[in-house]
Amino acid sequence: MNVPHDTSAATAARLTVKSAEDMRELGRRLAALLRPGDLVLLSGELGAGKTTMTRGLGEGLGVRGAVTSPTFVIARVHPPLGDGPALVHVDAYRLSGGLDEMEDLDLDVSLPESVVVVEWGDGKVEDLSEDRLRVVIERAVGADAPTVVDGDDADAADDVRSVTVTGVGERWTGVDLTPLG
Ligand SMILES: Nc1ncnc2c1ncn2[C@@H]1O[C@H](COP(=O)(O)OP(=O)(O)OP(=O)(O)O)[C@@H](O)[C@H]1O
Ligand SMILES: [Mg+2]
Repeated sequence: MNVPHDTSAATAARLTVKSAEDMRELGRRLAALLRPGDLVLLSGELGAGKTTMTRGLGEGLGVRGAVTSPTFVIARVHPPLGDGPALVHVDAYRLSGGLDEMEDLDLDVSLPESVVVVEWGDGKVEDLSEDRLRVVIERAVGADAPTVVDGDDADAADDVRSVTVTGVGERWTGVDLTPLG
């Protein structure tokens, strides 16, 4: 990518992800780009694959505990197994009050020393950090979807996701996102 003039320009990558396992692998690759204090916002409809990606991210970071949908808790802290950052996995679906409520959670962890991943965070937790990585997961439909030939391919087409990763803020300026592809 060559965008030398506008240093505030967001860096973006658009990827096609063909299976849940590939989504997990994308999460692992994403982990390699992350450092303490980073905020990742995941958006996409129910069942898009946000938690699946976070699972891979947890594997890539090397944190304790299985990443699951935080259904009964708003946030779950996964401590690091080694020297890396903790993973704080937030499900903001039921978080209505935005940032204040997030701070009220009183997580027993230092956010600047953690990687924070928020599902459904759009419009709620951007203020946590001016710098953020925005990941949008969409089911591939129309022109993006593979042509369906028979039953098996119909299932395969259902599994295809289109993922757009956008780095916002100074932290991500000039960061090469091509290792994700
Ligand atoms: N390409 C794909 N990427 C991710 N998940 C896929 C893909 N293809 C199929 N799946 C399946 O879709 C489901 C995604 O569920 P997941 O819990 O990750 O979604 P989510 O976006 O977190 O949903 P929710 O909004 O309920 O939190 C899983 O059952 C997964 O196996
Ligand atoms: Mg989820």
